[in-house]
Amino acid sequence: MGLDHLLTRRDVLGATAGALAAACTYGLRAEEKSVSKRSALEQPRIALLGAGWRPDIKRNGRGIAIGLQAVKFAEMGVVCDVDSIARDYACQKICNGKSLLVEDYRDVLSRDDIDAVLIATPDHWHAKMSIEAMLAGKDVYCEKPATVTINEGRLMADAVNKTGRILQVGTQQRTESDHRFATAIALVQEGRIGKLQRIEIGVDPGNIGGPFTTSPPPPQLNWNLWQGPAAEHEYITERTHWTFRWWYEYAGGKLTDWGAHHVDIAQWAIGQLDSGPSRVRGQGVFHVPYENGYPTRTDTFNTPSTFDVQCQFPDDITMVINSGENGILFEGTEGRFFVNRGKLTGLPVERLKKDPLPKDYLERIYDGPPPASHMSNFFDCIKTRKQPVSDMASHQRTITTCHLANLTLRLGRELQWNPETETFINDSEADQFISRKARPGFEIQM
Ligand SMILES: NC(=O)C1=CN([C@@H]2O[C@H](COP(=O)(O)OP(=O)(O)OC[C@H]3O[C@@H](n4cnc5c(N)ncnc54)[C@H](OP(=O)(O)O)[C@@H]3O)[C@@H](O)[C@H]2O)C=CC1
Ligand SMILES: O=C1CO[C@H](CO)[C@@H](O)[C@@H]1O
Repeated sequence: MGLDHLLTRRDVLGATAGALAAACTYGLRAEEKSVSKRSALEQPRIALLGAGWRPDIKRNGRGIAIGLQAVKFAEMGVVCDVDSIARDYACQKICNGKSLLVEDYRDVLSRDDIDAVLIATPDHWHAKMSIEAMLAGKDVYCEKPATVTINEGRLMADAVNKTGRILQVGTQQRTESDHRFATAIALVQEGRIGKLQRIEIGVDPGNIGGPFTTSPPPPQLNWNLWQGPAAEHEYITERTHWTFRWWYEYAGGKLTDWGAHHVDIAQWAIGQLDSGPSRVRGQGVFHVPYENGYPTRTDTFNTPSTFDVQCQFPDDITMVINSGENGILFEGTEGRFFVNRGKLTGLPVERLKKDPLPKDYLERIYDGPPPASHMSNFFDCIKTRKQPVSDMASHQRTITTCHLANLTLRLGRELQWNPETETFINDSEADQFISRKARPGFEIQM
C-alpha cells in the first residue's frame, strides 16, 4: 500500500520529504487524522521527541516510559528520534506501530495536528525544543533537567509567560512515590523538626570513563542533529545514548541528573522555589584536568564522579549536596528525618502515628487535590490551563542551584550569587558561564 492511501492531503503537502520518507507503513488513516473530527481537549494528539532505546543492554529510554504514560490520555501521533532504530522500536512499544515516524523535530513542530509534545532527548536539546514547541502553539512535557545553563531556564520561563502554553517539567518526585516527598515537605513546613538548619542531599557517584575512541557514526543515527546546539565533536559512542549524562556538552553529571529531583524537593520544603542560594562552594573529583572551567580532553567523560558542595540559603540554612546515600536528610533544632523514593524514616516520622499531620496536609501542599500522577496533572492542566505541579518558573530556580554547584567545582572556587538579579557578585569569569553560545544554525529564536 502506498503512503498516499494512508496520509491526508495536508500531510502530503505539509510534511517535508524527510518526514514522509520516514513515515512508517502503518501510518495514520485519513479519517483518524482529520483535526476537524476530534477535539484537542477531549483527546489531544501528541508527539514524542526522543525515544531512547539501548539495543546493547535492551534498556528502554525515558521517552518510552513517558510515552506509555501519556497514551492513557492522548493519541500518539508522531514518534521522533534521530536514531531510526530507537524511533521504530519506541513506536512499536508505545502504540503498536500506529504513529508517524520522524527524524527531525522541526517536522513535528510544523504540524498543526499535534497539540502537545513530550521531550525526552538528552538535556542539551530541552530548552530549544521546548521554546520552539511553545511558540508553535504546543503544550510541553519536558524531562528534567530542563536546561544545561542558567540562562536557558530564564528563556524557558519567559516563553511560558509569552505564549501561555503549559510546560510540565518531568520532576515527578513532586507528585509521585506515594506522596513521600510531599509528606517530607509538610513535616518541615509544619515545624515537626523545629527550626530547619541543614539539608544533606545524597546522590550516587557519577560515572568515570575514557579515554574513548572516535568512530564514524552508525548509519541509523543523524549525528549532526543529535549534537544540535552543543559544540561539535567527532562521534564517540559513549557521548550518546544514556551516557550523554557524563559530558558537560550535553548535561551536568549527577548534580543535575539527580539534583533536579532532590534539590527541587529541598527548595520547595524551605520555601525557596522563587529564589536561590547566596554562596556556593565545594570540592569534586574530576577524571580529566580542568583549565578555566573547561575540560582539557575531549575523549573522556568530564563531569565529576564524587563531590561535596555547600549552598548557603537564607535563614542560616545550609544545603549540602554530596555523593552519599541517595535521598534527602532534613535536620532541625528538634529532630531529623530522611526521605528517598523508597522510604521516609526518622523519629519525627514515627511520631506521626500519635500526632498525625493535619488531614488536609496534601491539599495544602498542592493548593488543591493531590494529582493522581505527574502525567495526569499535565493533561489536566492542558484542559484547565492552570500551572502544572512542576512549573518552569520554579524548576528554573532549583536547577539553577544545581548549575551553580557544578560551576563552583568547575572553577575550583567559592561563588557568590545574587538570586534577585540572577548574576554572580563581582565575578565576570563566572558570569561567562550563565549562558553559552549555540552551534551556528541551532540558536534559540524567541
Ligand atoms: N524523570 C525521570 O525519572 C527520568 C528522566 N530522564 C530524562 O530523560 C531524558 C532522556 O534520558 P534517557 O532516556 O536516559 O536517554 P537516552 O539516551 O536513552 O534517550 C534519548 C533519546 O533521544 C535521542 N535524541 C538525541 N537527540 C535527539 C533529537 N535532536 N531529536 C530526537 N531524538 C534525539 C537519542 O538518540 P541516541 O540513542 O542516538 O542517543 C535517544 O534515542 C534526559 O533528560 C533524562 O534526564 C531519564 C530517566 C528518568
Ligand atoms: O529518576 C531518575 C532515575 O535515574 C536516572 C539515571 O540517573 C535519572 O536520569 C532519572 O532522573
